[in-house]
Amino acid sequence: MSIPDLEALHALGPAQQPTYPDKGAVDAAVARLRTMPPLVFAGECDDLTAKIAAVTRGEAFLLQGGDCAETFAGVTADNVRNKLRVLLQMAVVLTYAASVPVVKVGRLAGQYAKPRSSDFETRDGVTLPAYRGDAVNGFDFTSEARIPDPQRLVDVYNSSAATLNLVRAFVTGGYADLRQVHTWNTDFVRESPVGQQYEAMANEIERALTFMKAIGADPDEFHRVDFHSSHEALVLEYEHALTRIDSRTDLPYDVSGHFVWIGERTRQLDNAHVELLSHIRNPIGVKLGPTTTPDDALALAAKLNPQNEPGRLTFITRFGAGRIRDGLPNLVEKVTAAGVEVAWVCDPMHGNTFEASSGYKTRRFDDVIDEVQGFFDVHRSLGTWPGGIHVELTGDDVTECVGGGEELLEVDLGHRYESVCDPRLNRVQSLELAFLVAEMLRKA
Ligand SMILES: O=C[C@H](O)[C@H](O)COP(=O)(O)O
Ligand SMILES: C=C(OP(=O)(O)O)C(=O)O
Ligand SMILES: [Mn+2]
Repeated sequence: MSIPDLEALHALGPAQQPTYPDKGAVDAAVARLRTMPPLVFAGECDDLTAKIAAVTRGEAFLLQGGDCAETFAGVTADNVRNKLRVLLQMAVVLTYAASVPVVKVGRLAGQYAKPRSSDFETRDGVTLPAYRGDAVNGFDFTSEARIPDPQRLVDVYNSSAATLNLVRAFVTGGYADLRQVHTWNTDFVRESPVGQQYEAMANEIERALTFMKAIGADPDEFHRVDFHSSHEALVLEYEHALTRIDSRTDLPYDVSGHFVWIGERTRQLDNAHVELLSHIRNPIGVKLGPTTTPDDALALAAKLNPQNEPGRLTFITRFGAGRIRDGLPNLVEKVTAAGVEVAWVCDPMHGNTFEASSGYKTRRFDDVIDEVQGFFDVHRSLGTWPGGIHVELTGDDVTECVGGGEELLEVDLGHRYESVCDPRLNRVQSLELAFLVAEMLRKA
């Protein structure tokens, strides 16, 4: 299998691409990226495919989470550690409380490019190009900052490399050791009811580990975890420059991340994103919104996974709490009836965004839970496996989504709203979600 030309992809008229003012600068950035070493190895991508195949078979659960949009300024040790920590805590809750293996995938080390509903943003009568993520332009509301700069693609590479380096050190160097289950529950979260619920569970895990050690299990078994990176494959220059032929298999892999997905706004069947991802061998996802027909989903599966290999393709549904119970059954039923091998994952964020009266984009914690519950209900009624959740979250104590045990209100949003795109669950809300999903999984 070959890699399609970048020019040929652009000729398809891809949606949501930056309009760069300087073609020479784009060529220089792409040429630089083509010389850079891979961020991930093809064999690691294959390992993740095998894990997602277990999700497809109903034997494992996918936890995929992280920022809506990473930022270059956010590449700090604290920020990366906090995100990893909340994901590890969520994974341990899901694994222990539901007795199911959890496949851990971060929305990190590459999640820098954003599709937007509008090409422009207006503030106080001034209209400028929309912010499209640090991969493309700057968040500052000035005309200079909003000009797309291809040098940023090289910065994406470097920031992703730094993030991944730290994540790899954390997950192999002892931080993710299951015996650290208490240590992850530090500071403010310990004081919250969900922190105490976690603490009680951590005590049980500790006892179980002591028991296993006593009967001769090797403690090094608990030392490291598998953790994978993922992002939306959006800017074609970047993803194309990092698509390489694997020397083992002679097949193309996008080595910018282990798992890449196609967004709701770029999943047109005959367009560039589907074309490029149809050629790579990574495990991939496609976001499916409420307008997706069964024929759309079947055509995407035929194009993206013609051999119908389990683990290759994940459908990430994002219908909204109000639409999932009516909309999802027909899709799952027809795709299942056609014998398509796919992991079904629920993104309970993107169908539930609204603007608060203060102007902040937000989501209600209850809507998030309601959509996940609807997802479980639909799959239970059809006898299919609710394979995972895909969430926007952060390890910090932000105030971006309303509700949850802390009962955050719309008036609280301004207190600590740090997302440069969509509102994320904070650490307490993320842990609460994990306990509620564990309960749903137990019943499933
Ligand atoms: O993260 C997803 C999209 O980029 C985001 O939801 C679009 O937001 P917008 O409607 O503010 O452009
Ligand atoms: C852009 C995103 O989602 P969607 O494509 O589902 O709107 C996202 O995951 O941030
Ligand atoms: Mn988002």
